[in-house]
Amino acid sequence: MPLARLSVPAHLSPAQIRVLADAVHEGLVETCSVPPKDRFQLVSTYAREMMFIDPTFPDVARTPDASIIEILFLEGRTMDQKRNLFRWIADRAVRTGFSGDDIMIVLTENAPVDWSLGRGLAFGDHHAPMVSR
Ligand SMILES: O=C(O)C/C=C/C(=O)C(=O)O
Repeated sequence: MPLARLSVPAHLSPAQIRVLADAVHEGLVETCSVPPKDRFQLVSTYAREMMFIDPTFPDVARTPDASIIEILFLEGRTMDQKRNLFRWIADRAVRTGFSGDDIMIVLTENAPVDWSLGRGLAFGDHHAPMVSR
């Protein structure tokens, strides 16, 4: 946790996928106080014809590299932290060759009680609220 899912077109190279995944994790660490070792990411690659992504909505110009990043994390981040996270990931992706228009990010929040990291134990039973960080 957080759990990040990256849905990317299959033509991206492993190196391109790695820099995107690194950008997502570093962004969470830098802007949202996620512990550095707390990295859980799943990458799915899709054939181009399986990605139904509008090329221009709402006012962007997506290329075939367009990727979608979904992040599930704990509730409690501020609006500014979320804005900073979007900016961090997009800026880092652009510096490594992506177009900022190709980086779509969706955040979903849940509560500590919604996570079990193993052993059948609820993470929420021993977690301090994010708002205090
Ligand atoms: O507080 C921890 O040790 C783990 C933090 C998790 C998150 O920041 C998150 O999932 O959003």
